[in-house]
Amino acid sequence: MPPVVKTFDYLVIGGGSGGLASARRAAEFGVKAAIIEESRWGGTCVNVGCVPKKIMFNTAMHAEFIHEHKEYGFDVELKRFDWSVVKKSRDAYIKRLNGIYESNLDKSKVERIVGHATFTDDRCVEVNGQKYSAPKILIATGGRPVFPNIPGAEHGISSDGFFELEDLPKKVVVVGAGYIAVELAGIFGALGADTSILIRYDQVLRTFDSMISTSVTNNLESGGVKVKRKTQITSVTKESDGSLTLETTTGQIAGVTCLLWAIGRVPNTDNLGLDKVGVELDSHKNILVDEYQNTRVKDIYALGDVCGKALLTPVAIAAGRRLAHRVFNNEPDLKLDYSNIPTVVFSHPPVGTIGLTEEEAVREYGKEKIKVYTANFTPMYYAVLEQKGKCSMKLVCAGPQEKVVGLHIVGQGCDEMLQGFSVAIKMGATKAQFDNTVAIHPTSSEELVTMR
Ligand SMILES: Cc1cc2nc3c(=O)[nH]c(=O)nc-3n(C[C@H](O)[C@H](O)[C@H](O)COP(=O)(O)OP(=O)(O)OC[C@H]3O[C@@H](n4cnc5c(N)ncnc54)[C@H](O)[C@@H]3O)c2cc1C
Ligand SMILES: NC(=O)C1=CN([C@@H]2O[C@H](COP(=O)(O)OP(=O)(O)OC[C@H]3O[C@@H](n4cnc5c(N)ncnc54)[C@H](OP(=O)(O)O)[C@@H]3O)[C@@H](O)[C@H]2O)C=CC1
Ligand SMILES: N[C@@H](CCC(=O)N[C@@H](CSSC[C@H](NC(=O)CC[C@H](N)C(=O)O)C(=O)NCC(=O)O)C(=O)NCC(=O)O)C(=O)O
Repeated sequence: MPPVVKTFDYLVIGGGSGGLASARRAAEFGVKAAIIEESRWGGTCVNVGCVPKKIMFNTAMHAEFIHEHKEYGFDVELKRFDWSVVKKSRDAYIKRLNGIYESNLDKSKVERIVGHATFTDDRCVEVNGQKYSAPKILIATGGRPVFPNIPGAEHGISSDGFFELEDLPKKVVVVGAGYIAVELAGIFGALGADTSILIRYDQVLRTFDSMISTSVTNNLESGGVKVKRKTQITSVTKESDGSLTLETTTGQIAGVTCLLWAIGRVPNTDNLGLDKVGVELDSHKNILVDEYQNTRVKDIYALGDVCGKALLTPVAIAAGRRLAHRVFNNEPDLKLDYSNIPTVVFSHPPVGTIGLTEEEAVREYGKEKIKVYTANFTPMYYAVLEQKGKCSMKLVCAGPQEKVVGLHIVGQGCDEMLQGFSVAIKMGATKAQFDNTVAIHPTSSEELVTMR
């Protein structure tokens, strides 16, 4: 007979980026921790997010490079692309990662509990009829994709479905204007699918600096993706041949073989019994937390996507580790600073961004206190190519010291360029300090320290 209630020091709900990182760090401090997961270990990032997405981004990069091999003197021709080859090895890699996460938990002596967790009236957590309790509980249940409420929406897939596709679809429509829509439309387009992206306004990534939204929208178009502006789908019909017909506010689109919704995500806060313990939600059902990841209930914490702020793996990991230090290692002031979080969109070419957009900086400091530096150039990679790619960069500086409060870059290699610059920005670097750094030539990143 199992005990009526099994007790731990720390109970974590959700075996994704934030939950895993927090449970394992807590265990390092000698805490008896357990983690509950209802699906695959690793959560969104490992199974249906960053990791398989990056593999598909890399796949698309190969397609792009192959087109350019000839002008670099290689006698190479793209004969055929077989999606199933990379799908198979990608799935195998992720399965391996699932196993690595299991064994990492075992090595850290974090107990693994498999099943759906719900709170009970007596502040326990129930999984498959067994009750667990702990003085400290973390909710890190992440989120899931949204489907719109229109007739036939169920004939489309979400990013989760993208990772189940067995073949490259012939005619794709991606709906949305955020990270996922831009990244997946770019991958489909680069791999040769007839791809359209349907957006509600004029540009994608509207909340980014205007230089970024303009460049990425243009790059999608020059990469062969059709950008259908001010367009919304009103209904979807599945035809007898399996194809989809979309009625939209700007006309009909027929013969679609893959419709992908990428219109945002919602937190996993339903079916958790949060009302039984009094954990409060905001109007979007995100868990309300303070800057220390405390919910409104003492000793119940929440972090990562379920809180709806900066939905990024390193954010969930960093918040989870800091929480473990604060609660279990007597570091009472430790918390994640949510300002100046660097982020990359794996578009083609990629975007890197940190800090304030020019528009935000003007609002915050006033136009007269802002100085903006820009560069727009053709990276040397394209020197011998007929079709030239561009790289655009912007530094947003504030005050008499010209503190760099925003850095926005889009172009080949910008994904790998951002991390180092984000250290400087986090340290409060000024434009003069950027300029005082000797450039590395010939690289795209040298432009960031030679701007005038
Ligand atoms: C397509 C895509 C691409 C992305 N690419 C990037 C990227 O390149 N870089 C980046 O930084 N971020 C990226 N993200 C975002 C990143 O994946 C998330 O921010 C991150 O996974 C959030 O971690 P988390 O711990 O909050 O939640 P999750 O990783 O979602 O983990 C939550 C876990 O909780 C489990 N769970 C939920 N409810 C229960 C319950 N009641 N009982 C038991 N278990 C439960 C879920 O099964 C899940 O495994 C991407 C996301 C998507 C969808
Ligand atoms: N590289 C990375 O780090 C990645 C990170 N992520 C994370 O996951 C989060 C979720 O990604 P994603 O799902 O793309 O969500 P986002 O919130 O980034 O973007 C969704 C966009 O879709 C548009 N939209 C919303 N509703 C509708 C609708 N009904 N019809 C058409 N368009 C609509 C909106 O743009 P508009 O208002 O302009 O119409 C909205 O900004 C991201 O915010 C990011 O934090 C995801 C992928 C990659
Ligand atoms: N930055 C490297 C990543 C290398 C890496 O971390 N690979 C992982 C897969 S991404 S696994 C997805 C994600 N990892 C990360 O975000 C990397 C974490 C960074 N190194 C850190 O310590 O913060 C995550 O959700 N982490 C939660 C956690 O670890 O607690 C791996 O192979 N792991 C096997 C192993 O370690 O043996 C790259 O992009 O190549």
